[in-house]
Amino acid sequence: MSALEITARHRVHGGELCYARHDSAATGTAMKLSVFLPPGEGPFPYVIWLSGLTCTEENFTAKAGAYGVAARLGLAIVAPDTSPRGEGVADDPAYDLGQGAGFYVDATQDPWAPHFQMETYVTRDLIAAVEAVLPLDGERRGVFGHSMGGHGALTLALRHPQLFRSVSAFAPIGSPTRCPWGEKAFTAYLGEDRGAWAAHDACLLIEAGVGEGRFDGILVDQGLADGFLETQLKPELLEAACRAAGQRLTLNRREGYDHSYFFITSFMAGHLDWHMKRLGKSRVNSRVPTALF
Ligand SMILES: N[C@@H](CCC(=O)N[C@@H](CSC=O)C(=O)NCC(=O)O)C(=O)O
Repeated sequence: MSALEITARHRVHGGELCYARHDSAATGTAMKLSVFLPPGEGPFPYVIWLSGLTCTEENFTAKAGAYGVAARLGLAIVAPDTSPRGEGVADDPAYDLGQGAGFYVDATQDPWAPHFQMETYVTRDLIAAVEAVLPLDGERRGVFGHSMGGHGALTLALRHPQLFRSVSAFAPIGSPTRCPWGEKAFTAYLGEDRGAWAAHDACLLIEAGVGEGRFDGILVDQGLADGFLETQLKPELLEAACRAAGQRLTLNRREGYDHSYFFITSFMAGHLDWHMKRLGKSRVNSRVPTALF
């Protein structure tokens, strides 16, 4: 694994947005990511954002509109790419498999297994790389994401509760074993045996009591005009699993909102606030001029 190399820096809302790359031992490839650091000295509490299908590390930076609020809260945000990429890395012509669609699992099947190790990448290599060189507080780390990345946030938080103190999701694939996107990806990455899938399904993990009592609630926002709502996302399954297991869930159904980043940016402030409340005392950053908001 190589040290993080900052490839570009941009001043934004008084803080700094960095684009970066590093070599990951898990994926065996170079991986790209973005990091927002709020103004001040750090070490900062931070959240890892996991993007959805077709995304790179840039969708969040360009469309989420998160940095003004994050600067004010003193919260850093790390947003990695959604898969390994490049020549020699397996791919598929469909948008929902292969490069851009890593699903945050460690593939066991060929041709994916050599590079598609996104669970280990996020939970080991990404965290180690950013915390080695940036002023990020490893004791105050949360995770959130969108759609495929919402599935990633929920399952990685449930499977690695020692790593994450807070978790939230926008329009997550709550039960990938029961929707076409998940069934296709899990068949390819994990094989035909559905027994191996359950450990990567947030609903089934919650029903099995995994992560019980470890999180001060889960926050989910879901648009009701989302074209994927009934076929892929099925928040009612997550709601039922949480109810059955006694897991606290705040599920906000948002009338008229679709699956896009217009929906995400509309409710981003609430999610950042949710994380900040759980990651440490919200220190309103007086060095950020309020005129910026
Ligand atoms: N291209 C596909 C759908 C792709 C899509 O909607 N991707 C979403 C995430 S979906 C679940 O993981 C996304 O975030 N796209 C990037 C963006 O910037 O909007 C189709 O059109 O059907």
